[in-house]
Amino acid sequence: MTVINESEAEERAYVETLLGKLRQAIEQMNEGISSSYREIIEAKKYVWENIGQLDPAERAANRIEIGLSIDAGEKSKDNLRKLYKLEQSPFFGRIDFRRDGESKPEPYYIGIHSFSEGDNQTNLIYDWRSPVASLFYDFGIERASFQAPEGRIKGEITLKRQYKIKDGALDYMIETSLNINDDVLQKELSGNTDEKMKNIVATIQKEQNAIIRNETSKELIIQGVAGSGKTSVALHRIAFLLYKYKGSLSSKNILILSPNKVFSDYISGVLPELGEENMLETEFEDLAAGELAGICPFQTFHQQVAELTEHNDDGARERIRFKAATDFVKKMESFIAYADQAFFSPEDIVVDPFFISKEEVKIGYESLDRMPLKPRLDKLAAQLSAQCRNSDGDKPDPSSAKKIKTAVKKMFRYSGLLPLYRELYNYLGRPELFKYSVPKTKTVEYCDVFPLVYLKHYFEGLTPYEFVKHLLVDEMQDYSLIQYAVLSILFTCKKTILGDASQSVNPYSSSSLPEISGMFPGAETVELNKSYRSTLEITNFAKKVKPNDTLIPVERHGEEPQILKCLDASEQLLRIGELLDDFFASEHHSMGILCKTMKQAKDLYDHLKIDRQAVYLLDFKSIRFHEGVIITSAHLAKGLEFDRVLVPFADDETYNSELDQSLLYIACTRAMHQLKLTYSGNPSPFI
Ligand SMILES: Nc1ncnc2c1ncn2[C@@H]1O[C@H](COP(=O)(O)OP(=O)(O)OP(=O)(O)O)[C@@H](O)[C@H]1O
Repeated sequence: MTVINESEAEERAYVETLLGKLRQAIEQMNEGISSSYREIIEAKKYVWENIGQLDPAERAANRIEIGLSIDAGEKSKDNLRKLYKLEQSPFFGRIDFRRDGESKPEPYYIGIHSFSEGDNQTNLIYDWRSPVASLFYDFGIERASFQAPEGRIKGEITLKRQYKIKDGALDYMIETSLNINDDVLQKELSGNTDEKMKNIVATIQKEQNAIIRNETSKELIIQGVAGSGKTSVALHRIAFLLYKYKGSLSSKNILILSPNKVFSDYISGVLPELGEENMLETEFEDLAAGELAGICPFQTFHQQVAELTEHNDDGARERIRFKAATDFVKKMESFIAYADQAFFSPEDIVVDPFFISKEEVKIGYESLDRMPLKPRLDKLAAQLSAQCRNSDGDKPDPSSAKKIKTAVKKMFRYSGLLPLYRELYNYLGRPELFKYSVPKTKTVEYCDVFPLVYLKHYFEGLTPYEFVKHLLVDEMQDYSLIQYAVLSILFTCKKTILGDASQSVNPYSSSSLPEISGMFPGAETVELNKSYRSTLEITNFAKKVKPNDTLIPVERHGEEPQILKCLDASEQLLRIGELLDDFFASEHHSMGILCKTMKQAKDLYDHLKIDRQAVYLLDFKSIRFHEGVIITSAHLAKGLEFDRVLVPFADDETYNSELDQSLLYIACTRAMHQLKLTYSGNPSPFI
């Protein structure tokens, strides 16, 4: 390529030239799509009209051909969408790179997708995920190198530019010697929220790029402070892996374990924006629901959190803590080893005329110790039947084999998972720690759900999700170690696990970074300490709510957070109403009114004199994220962000415990540009 484009005017002209080429490509592709659809219709018509004359082989061949044409059409439509996207903004970066041994640098324009022209497919725009594009994220004007399929390419970057092109017009251009110029990042960060999470391709930071392009870790654990881009980076990483392993990895092989449906909806725009399909998504407890179906209904995580935040139940806290403790997985393993011996009592089997000694039973049982118990007993019975003979040398008939099977099964003291699970607490000398009140609720507590699933792995076996080739776990701090133990059994694939120890909604069963790493020997751990979401003033305020020395705020200024004291509850309602009016009159797009509990959020929604069309109550049943005003709990707001955040009821009765401190911190760190808190009575000790 011989583009030079020294001046801004030349760059503007180059944008125009590129747009012309893009439009031409769009036109050609549209024509191609229309004509191939015409052909498909013709082919279908032909089959329909001649159905009687075509033999089965011809019909099958026609069907296959039509199917292939439809697939090709869909692919072209995908490419067309990418071209339309490029027409809006063809590129956002440029680097001129002189390879060692060459005399002149070559310019590379970087965009959200690649674009090439001519028969020899000259690359005019490079996809941000292409090997050469990593130069843009990793280096300034300096010696540089990148990993190409043919090996590491070394050289020198001689020019680096960043651009903002909106609706096909060059808005600004910045020449920089740095990695990603701060001015461009500042401009991006000071904008208002979109309805959903947006891509950050133009301003990915060097440390983020290292995570996105990491291909070596089997498990990559990302601990990142609030607003450090963990979720964004994880999604870009998926887009990168889909690009890199196009033939062998598709979005259907990727599963995200997300905290709730609203969060899934909130992040659902990023991958399509990057030209990829959305991945599969589920919640942790959906995994348990599949495994415990028909065994027992259970309390949900949200119900557990609601109970913890609304009632002061020391017993519940103790049960949760005990089952989330670091040594609990070990305790379960020791119980399983004990149960395997203590609850199996080998006996002589007499099914006339057959006899099997208890020694034979014991040897057979021990030799099958790699299998889950139930299939193991079935196999043991089948083996014993196959081996035994009567005095005539005959094998047992089906009826005798069935009796042998029944005899073997009875040798294990428990036939159901729940009674065996109850035994765990007798074994540990803490029977009071299993609360299962049949027939009152018939529901097990959430803290028992994953210990039960783990025990089921021993008792009946679990079925691994083999189609999943990459698992993404968000909000890692909210999962206990026993959940990770279950995860390791269900998913043997590569994993990206991310979260923030300071943002636990349930400190009694949260896990720290060292604990999680301990569950995955060989995992690589990275930390992101720079926070991009909030202004410096908001971040400093949040750091006072919950001190966090590792958090480095990005230098972006805004108004100081305000704590508004109200005389009583009714004045507080009035104040909140005024703040809402102020929001509606502003240029901001989103406002979160974040309460400690869902009950408070619901009551506030009911009592506020507001236009219900303009304000949404987000609860645990919600499946959509909405632009505008959202009233919800801190728990549900996790992972989301708003231009403005209002935290009502910031008094000492509402926020006083360790859990409350976490929730208040989460609520405050959702704010990008403005944060206000209201209270009546005494302020919370955390503000
Ligand atoms: N390199 C970047 N360029 C521009 N914006 C960025 C960058 N990194 C992060 N951001 C922005 O910072 C905000 C926070 O990102 P994200 O939600 O991914 O962070 P997080 O670490 O998952 O946050 P939290 O844990 O608080 O929910 C988003 O608005 C995101 O677009």
